Amino acid sequence: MFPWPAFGHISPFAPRKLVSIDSKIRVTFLTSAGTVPRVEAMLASSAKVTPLSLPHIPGLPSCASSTADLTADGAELLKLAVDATSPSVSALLADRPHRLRHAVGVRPRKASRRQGPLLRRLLRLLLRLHHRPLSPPVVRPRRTHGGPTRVPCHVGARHRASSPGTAPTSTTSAPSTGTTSACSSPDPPPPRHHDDEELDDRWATWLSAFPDASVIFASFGSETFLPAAAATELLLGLEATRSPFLAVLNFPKQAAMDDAAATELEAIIPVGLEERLEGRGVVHTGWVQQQQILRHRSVGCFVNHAGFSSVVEGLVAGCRLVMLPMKVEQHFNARLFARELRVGVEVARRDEDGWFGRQDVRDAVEAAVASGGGEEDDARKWREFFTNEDVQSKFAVDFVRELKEVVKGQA
Ligand SMILES: O=c1ccn([C@@H]2O[C@H](COP(=O)(O)OP(=O)(O)O[C@H]3O[C@H](CO)[C@@H](O)[C@H](O)[C@H]3O)[C@@H](O)[C@H]2O)c(=O)[nH]1
Repeated sequence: MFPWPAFGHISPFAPRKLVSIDSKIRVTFLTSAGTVPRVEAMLASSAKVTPLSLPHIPGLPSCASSTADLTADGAELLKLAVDATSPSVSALLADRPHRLRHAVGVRPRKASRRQGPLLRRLLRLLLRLHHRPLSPPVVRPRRTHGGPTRVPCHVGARHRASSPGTAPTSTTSAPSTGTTSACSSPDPPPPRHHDDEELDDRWATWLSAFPDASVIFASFGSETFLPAAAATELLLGLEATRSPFLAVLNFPKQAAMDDAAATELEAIIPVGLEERLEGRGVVHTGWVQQQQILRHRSVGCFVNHAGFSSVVEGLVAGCRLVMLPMKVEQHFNARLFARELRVGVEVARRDEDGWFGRQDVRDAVEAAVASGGGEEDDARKWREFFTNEDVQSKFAVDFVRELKEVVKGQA
């Protein structure tokens, strides 16, 4: 497995699911050297973590190992560095009997009769949004590591025929491009267990002071940073809802800028806001336990950037979703979940320049909180789909079987 070095991309990988299916499966997880301790902690021994040294790229800070360390421009340089690891990755793969690489792909025909219609609908919508044909049922990975093509799959395998242009020998219906993709599934948060990490006292105490489903939680993932003016409009919009809120706003971390976040936060908080809120709203910078917060009984609405994991986590936790996409496929995700699947509301933006104001944020939150009837039914249906253990384990079992077919085809 070789995900793009952004924690929002790394965290959905599910080696645990795979190794639990077949004890003979060994997962090697490639990641930039600087992320190894955090990745090892996340994977909890389900995979062997292999560090990759990022080659020097002019302009890329030497301490940068993931997008969390960088601005958007820096992340572009990180793509060059990840692409330049190609010789090291080739050397690692040369040691392996079979060449399997991570990619993303979809196999709509693999769904069971019961899950088929739902899954097919989701896949069709995603493919349509990406202007890709449904047949052959394969989405090819992008050449660079600029993030995966947006499909609802976080684990996959690509088989490359041994000589370029040779058709793969896999028994699966591979297209003439020489690429075979297998689909696992999204990796939604597991049901809550009694030994799950507890929410920090600080947030548990603050949240517990409010009635059920009354708090708005706003958070924008691991690598999406709102420009100052947008952050200010967001905060004023949240204030205008008159609901309690916890807003997490982060800033790109750069070498020698560690103290800057607090200063940046001060600059975007409108004058007088904190006094007006009197404790009803909190603005925080830094990592929080998103899943635990979403599951807290007092959190009812989740304003997010339409990062795929965030949307699924919010949906599974039963929160009303308000999406404020900022970049790349977040715009597709927001349209898919808000307009097509009707499980959330996207903040309206001005046509000419994409600007949104405080009233747009307020209106979207109010619309999401007020939604009910058919929209609530749709949300419930998708929640059931994402949390159905039979569906999830079938994805993983099928995925492993397809990997084996690819390997057999190569032998
Ligand atoms: O303070 C935080 C911030 C994030 N998270 C977790 O981090 C993950 C974030 O994932 P996601 O919502 O997918 O956001 P990003 O990390 O920002 O997502 C990147 O990766 C996604 C694909 O996984 C894309 O959809 C986005 O465009 C891209 O920015 C989720 O599991 C969150 O629970 C926390 O636990 N605490």
